[in-house]
Amino acid sequence: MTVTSTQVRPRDEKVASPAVHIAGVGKAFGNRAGRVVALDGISLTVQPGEFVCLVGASGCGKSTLLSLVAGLDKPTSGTIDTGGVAAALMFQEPGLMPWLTVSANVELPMRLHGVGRDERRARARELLETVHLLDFAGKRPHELSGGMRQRVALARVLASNSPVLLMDEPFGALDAMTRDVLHDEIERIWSERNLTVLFVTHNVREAARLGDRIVLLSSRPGRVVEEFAVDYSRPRRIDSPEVSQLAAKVTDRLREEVRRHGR
Ligand SMILES: Nc1ncnc2c1ncn2[C@@H]1O[C@H](COP(=O)(O)OP(=O)(O)OP(=O)(O)O)[C@@H](O)[C@H]1O
Repeated sequence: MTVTSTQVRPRDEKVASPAVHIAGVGKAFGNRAGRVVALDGISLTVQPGEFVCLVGASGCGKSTLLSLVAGLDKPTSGTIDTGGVAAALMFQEPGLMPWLTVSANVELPMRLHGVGRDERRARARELLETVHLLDFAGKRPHELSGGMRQRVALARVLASNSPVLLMDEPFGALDAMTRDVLHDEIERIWSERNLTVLFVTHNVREAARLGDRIVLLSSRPGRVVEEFAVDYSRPRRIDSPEVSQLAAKVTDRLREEVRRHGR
């Protein structure tokens, strides 16, 4: 892969151990009377510093997989190894506390972990600067746009300092232009902070714009049906011919999968 941006570090460094190793993972909900098999035999390795996008039909188990990697739930079978690292999780809804200022929202996880006030404040300032919201530190969430609220949520998730970021359709509720700007932002932050990202999206173009690799899951129960290497250079544009071509290829494969399962 050729890297043309000076902002983005080379992605071809060889690394020893994976950041996330998912081996033969299955997940079923309910009991015998009403059992839903959400995932079946998922194996996936994400290398440190890799940006992997997960796409698949609605209900195929993408969110379930992220919650298992985050340790919020346990797999029914198989193993998930994050090398002892607690992965940070970000959702489509920013989930900010409306009564707290932007800065206090970012400080919240640090407060819960007993970080002292001065350190919290300093760290929140640095993180708000990272997401270009320092001037809004004293505002309340309702005074911000949807895109700004998601930036606050991003700053808050970065406050955990985890090198592994799990993102569940983080930009799904935003308009196309705001999403486009946030694609640049997340790419910059990922690169600067050397993060490993597992990113769930319904938007195949978004996956082709952001990912080093796209992993396509089958309809329920979710299984890995195909992986697509994204081998064109960064920075990228969502409307570039390369992104469009790969998105079309992934969409065709996804359609085939949905048609085969009738959902
Ligand atoms: N706690 C639960 N109890 C029972 N069934 C569940 C539970 N969580 C998820 N499921 C079921 O597991 C399947 C996978 O759900 P999941 O939310 O992971 O899919 P998804 O791919 O993220 O969906 P979407 O793309 O629509 O967000 C669905 O059929 C869902 O109804």
